Amino acid sequence: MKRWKQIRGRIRRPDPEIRRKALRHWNNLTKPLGSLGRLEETAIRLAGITGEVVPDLSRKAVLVMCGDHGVAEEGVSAYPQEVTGLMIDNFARGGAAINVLARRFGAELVVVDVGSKAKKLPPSVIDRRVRPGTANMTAGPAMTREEALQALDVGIDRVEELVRGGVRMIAIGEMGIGNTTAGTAIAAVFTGRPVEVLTGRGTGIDDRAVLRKREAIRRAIEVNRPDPADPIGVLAKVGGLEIAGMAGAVLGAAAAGIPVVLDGMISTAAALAAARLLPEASEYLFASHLSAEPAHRFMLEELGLRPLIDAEMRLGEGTGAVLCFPLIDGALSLAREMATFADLGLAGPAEERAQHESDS
Ligand SMILES: Cc1cc2ncn([C@H]3O[C@H](COP(=O)(O)O)[C@@H](O)[C@H]3O)c2cc1C
Ligand SMILES: O=C(O)c1cccnc1
Repeated sequence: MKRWKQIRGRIRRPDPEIRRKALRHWNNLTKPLGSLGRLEETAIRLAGITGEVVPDLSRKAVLVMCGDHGVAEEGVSAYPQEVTGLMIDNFARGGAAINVLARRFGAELVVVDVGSKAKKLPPSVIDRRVRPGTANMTAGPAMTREEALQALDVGIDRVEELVRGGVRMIAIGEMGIGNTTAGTAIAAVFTGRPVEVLTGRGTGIDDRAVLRKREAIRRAIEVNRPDPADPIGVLAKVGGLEIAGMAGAVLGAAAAGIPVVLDGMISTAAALAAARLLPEASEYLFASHLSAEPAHRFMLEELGLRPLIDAEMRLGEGTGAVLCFPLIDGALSLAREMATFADLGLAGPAEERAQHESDS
């Protein structure tokens, strides 16, 4: 049986009773009701997922999936395709943005090559190359269905391994020149929004390149006719190897019962494909930041997610996700360490309301 189908029956629903307990706990802390905004919502959702009112999520990892894109030959990126391989070396040397943030915020960094064209990989990078880059999706499918399934398995395997090693929360990120074109095509298929509205500047392309990029996305959709009801078909036709790998990571995390923090537009495209495949997985998703890529907000809306920050970032690699780790840690520390109204000898809002309800 296909790995993702085996996962289907294993995804637990978050525990509504623990969520209620967590909400009651937050309402009793010494602050105005709801005043910590989305930090409260995040912590309460994490309680439901982990089954603990205040979980310990100190063991974290960021999974960076890499792959090359045949569509890069359409002139849709501001950088040449070789940059994917150069950045893989950079990850191994510790000099990329994600290395810095992972070190700073205590996340284990795992780099997996799902299909770059790099000639030689550094030993610290996990080699799970399904094929050396996708085919140009404007002329036919980016990859076969079988290859998309293999890439999905790469993500599932990797998360299983991390969870076995004690990791309790993951972030997902990517590296692959041309992948904002693939991500935007996925967004167009799943949201039904026009390509003009969704297409952004990726690494920083000029107006003429934006026109080429829109045209490439339109052609890819016209030639391949991806069916939104068939998410694996969508990943194969207009996706990417690292995107399918991230979709697999989402499924693996949901199966293992651990939260997944999304990064920007590309990782959210992967998560949307995963959620269309197994809707139960969406309960495990957390948005970190709002990317400058226009397609991002529409996909977050589809997933019913609201990001913690809007810093106009457009980098990828998992940087926005890891940047939100300290916010999540902060929320959990508040839940763990703040005094309650009862500690001060006062009836808190929760008690007052309970009192009110029993009076009426
Ligand atoms: C040096 C460099 C480092 C990066 N790190 C992430 N990206 C990001 O940019 C790429 C997507 O943009 P586009 O679709 O325009 O090619 C992806 O590799 C993404 O992770 C990078 C891009 C570059 C150039
Ligand atoms: O939002 C993203 O994921 C993104 C945007 C630009 C470049 N790379 C990634």
